[in-house]
Amino acid sequence: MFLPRIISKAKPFSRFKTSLGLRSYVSAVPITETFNAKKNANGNYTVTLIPGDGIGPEISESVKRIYEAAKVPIDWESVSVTPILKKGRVSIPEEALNSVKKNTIALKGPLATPIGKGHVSLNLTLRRIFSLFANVRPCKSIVGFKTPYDDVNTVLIRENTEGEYSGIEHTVVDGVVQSIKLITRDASEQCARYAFKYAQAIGRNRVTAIHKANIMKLSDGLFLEVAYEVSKEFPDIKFDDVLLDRACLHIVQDPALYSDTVMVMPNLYGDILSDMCAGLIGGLGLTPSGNIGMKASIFEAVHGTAPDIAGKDLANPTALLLSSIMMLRHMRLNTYAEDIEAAVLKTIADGKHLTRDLGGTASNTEFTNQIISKLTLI
Ligand SMILES: NC(=O)C1=CN([C@@H]2O[C@H](COP(=O)(O)OP(=O)(O)OC[C@H]3O[C@@H](n4cnc5c(N)ncnc54)[C@H](O)[C@@H]3O)[C@@H](O)[C@H]2O)C=CC1
Ligand SMILES: O=C(O)CCC(=O)C(=O)O
Repeated sequence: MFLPRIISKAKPFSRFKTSLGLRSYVSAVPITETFNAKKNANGNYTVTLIPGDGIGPEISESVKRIYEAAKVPIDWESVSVTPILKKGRVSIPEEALNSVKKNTIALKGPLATPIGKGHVSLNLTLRRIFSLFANVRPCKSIVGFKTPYDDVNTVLIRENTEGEYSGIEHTVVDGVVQSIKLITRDASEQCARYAFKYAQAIGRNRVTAIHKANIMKLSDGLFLEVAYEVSKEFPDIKFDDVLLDRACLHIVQDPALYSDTVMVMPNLYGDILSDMCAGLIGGLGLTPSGNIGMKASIFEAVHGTAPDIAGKDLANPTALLLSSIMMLRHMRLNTYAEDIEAAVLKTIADGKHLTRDLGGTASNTEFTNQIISKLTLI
């Protein structure tokens, strides 16, 4: 049961064609029970915007400008998550939490976490507070943007509330620390079931669990066992499993091997593997994600606060913009999603106004202006 399976030949991914004739880049799809937002009195949706730290405010501003130009029926409710002390613990301001609770949809810039000291990650705190059980991370080569790989089309779903990121750590004795990887049947089951539903919704007929159950026999073993159980509910979808190290090797050797499946895995593996996939298509400036829950969903780029370029107008807003496009599809605002997606993909394919991470010299503002100039709904 734990042995890696032979990987079937990749099939092209063609189900989502936009009205503009381009293949949809981010195939975020609504899974009915996870979308709860209601329209406001203006007939728009109110969406919580967490601009975040570092490059967060700059890229959030780009998204806002593009949305205004595309006339997306969204009213932003901008909130700060500057950490506060609550009962002696660092936490997220009530106003921000109430906004996400009320609106049920949020777009979030990156939040900084001190390394090796200081407060807990507020990114993880948000995922836990709102039980955002699945983190969907698609990664697809952009037509016209040359990298050593031109056929990456991975979809990775990461368990998002526990695993290695449970935050249960302590010092046993001086010089010995313990960090607990918590895996529960409930969280594994919810994540696995979502992965199967997601595969169905995007027209892939394979789900692959990525794990290290040869070593972590109990924790990854439970994750894998539950995934196998859930797979029985989806007889039309093939299920296989691959060891994480083998999957990394396969993906860098031939990413097409994983273009017909939806990968599902414990938290840490998804964090690392999604950065690796991002590297294959041009970097972290390009990869989006959606944190999905039953009562709220929060969309955010895969990348962090990029302190090395913050405040310099150099950030690439594409990852956050594509995350927002996943959000639009989740909200069934597909026409707007298609228009904005086509504009950003064309801007990148044109290659004339690329940001520095993509090898160009354009600022975030110039890149954003180009996207706006390519919108068709204006
Ligand atoms: N979900 C979140 O909010 C995340 C937050 N973080 C936090 O961000 C902080 C910085 O983390 P790092 O390890 O430096 O990772 P990072 O993702 O912020 O940066 C890694 C490299 O990618 C570049 N980069 C990232 N996004 C870019 C963009 N949009 N345009 C152009 N270049 C971009 C950066 O300039 C840097 O060279 C840490 O405090 C970390 O904990 C990290 C990952 C996710
Ligand atoms: O919370 C953080 O600062 C980093 C989190 C992260 O890399 C992730 O889980 O996406």
